[in-house]
Amino acid sequence: MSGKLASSYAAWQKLQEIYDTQHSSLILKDLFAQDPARFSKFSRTYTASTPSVDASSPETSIFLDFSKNLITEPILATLFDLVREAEVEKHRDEMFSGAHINNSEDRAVLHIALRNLGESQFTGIKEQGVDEVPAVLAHIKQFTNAVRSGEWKGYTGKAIDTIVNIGIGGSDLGPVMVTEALKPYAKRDLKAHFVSNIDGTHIAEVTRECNPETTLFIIASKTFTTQETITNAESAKAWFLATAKDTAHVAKHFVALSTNTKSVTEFGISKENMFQFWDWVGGRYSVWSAIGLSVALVIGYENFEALLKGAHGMDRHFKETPIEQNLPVILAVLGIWYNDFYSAQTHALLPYDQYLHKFADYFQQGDMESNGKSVTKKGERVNYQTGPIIWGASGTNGQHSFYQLVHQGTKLIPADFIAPATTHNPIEKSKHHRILLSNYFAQPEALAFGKTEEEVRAELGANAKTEVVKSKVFEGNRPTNSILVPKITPEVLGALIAMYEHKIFTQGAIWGINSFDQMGVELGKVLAKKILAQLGSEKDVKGHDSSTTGIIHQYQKWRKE
Ligand SMILES: O=P(O)(O)OC[C@H]1O[C@H](O)[C@H](O)[C@@H](O)[C@@H]1O
Repeated sequence: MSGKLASSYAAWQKLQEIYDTQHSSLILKDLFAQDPARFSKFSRTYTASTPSVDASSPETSIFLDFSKNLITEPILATLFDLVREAEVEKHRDEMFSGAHINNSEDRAVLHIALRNLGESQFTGIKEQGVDEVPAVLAHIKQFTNAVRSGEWKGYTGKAIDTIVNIGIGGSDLGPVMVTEALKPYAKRDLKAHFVSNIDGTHIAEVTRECNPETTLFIIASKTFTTQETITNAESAKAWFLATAKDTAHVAKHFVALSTNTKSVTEFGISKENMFQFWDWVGGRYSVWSAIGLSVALVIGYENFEALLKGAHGMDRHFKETPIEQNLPVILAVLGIWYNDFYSAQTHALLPYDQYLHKFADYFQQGDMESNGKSVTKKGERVNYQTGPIIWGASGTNGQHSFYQLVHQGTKLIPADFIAPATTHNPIEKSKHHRILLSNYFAQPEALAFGKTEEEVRAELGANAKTEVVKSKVFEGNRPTNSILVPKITPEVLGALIAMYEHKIFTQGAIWGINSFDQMGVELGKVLAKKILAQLGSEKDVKGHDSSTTGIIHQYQKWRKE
């Protein structure tokens, strides 16, 4: 455990000095003009050695162009010095070796072991459960094939045509994002729903579209104690039994994904219908585990395995590639440059691919729950910024909504533009895709180089009013990364997700924080339990501030039940 303050590193202090003395002269327009080789200096390609299962696009590659960042070679070199000084490679190797790097919970962090299919690389890991991974994958494969082929029957002998994943946080966002992203590989006659919110509206609306005879409920909860998930699961069971009557039929329609065998069996799901995982899989890193069952059901086991293999390729890249060539490390240090020296508060993820429309939502949890911490691993309050606010939407929708602020607002918003070269839907001879990609190329260009007052005047003519001219000026110099992949295949998606996971890891290691616990979600949960017990009558509402008491009283006046 290091847990050192990042600000104590010499490289950090040097970066501060560089920022203070140089930032006003770091102008992208000039940097590009001064160096014709800038693009080749500041771009990298990752390519996996094994071909994709999708024969139409066998290459698993990620191209990263980071030349439109406010950096020079010496700045990048100093950022890499910071990586060395913070001993990121040592921390990374500790993670891969199964050390308990999640120190507050005394746990290993081994989601990387879930995607290391059959290779010997991590066999030294002694952590309990790692050797059980192949058996769980075999269970997923056998179950997935049985349901998709129609061999698995519901209680009236009909095949399953609808699955409902009930889970929240990591037990929802990963399955939702990945099934959406890989929809082209989906079995279209198997409908998939995802219920997460405790709001009864969510389960009510979904069950309205389901037939109890042909619906399979997947109760996804690492702990199997999460209030939302257990309440929704109980309501789903009640809905099912209202028609099926006999509790013996539950076995055909409910399975569980969990680490908690005792609570699963108490709920009424037998051990054979439980898919195990382990406490060394963090919720936001669990789509690779049994939590991915809904993904495997939708896209088939072969494609699920391809997703895992794609992620494993990126794990090896992260583990084996020198930091100067290491994509997750490069993304991490660029993020730190803006977050900690330019005082950028947010980071936008902007996929130009409709299938990736949940990508930013997914990494809101992935990044913000991992690095939204303000004490180091040693318990010391940090004196710098840690995890950024992650947000975003798919292009081009965002352009017609929030890009105004990104282009001309007062805030610096570093952004990643992500796109596939080839679409799954080349309708109208790929006309749509060419238009989409022209926007993907144009936006970073506009953000970087802007439009000067002279250019606007030349366009509008000498009589243009000053205020109109000023309103049309784009200052530019807004940094972006452009990430291009051949196509969103299962392997490419696996590699993309793992790339961001390791970016988050690298940043957490530099900031000296524990990226693998989530204590910040607990307080609200505890207070909600206390309040739930007081909602019955006005006189029970005790022990709160006047605002909380007042709003509860107002609710009690208005409610009709
Ligand atoms: O899978 P579960 O145990 O039900 O947990 C679901 C989610 O809830 C928690 O509050 C955590 O913040 C998340 O990291 C987790 O993914």
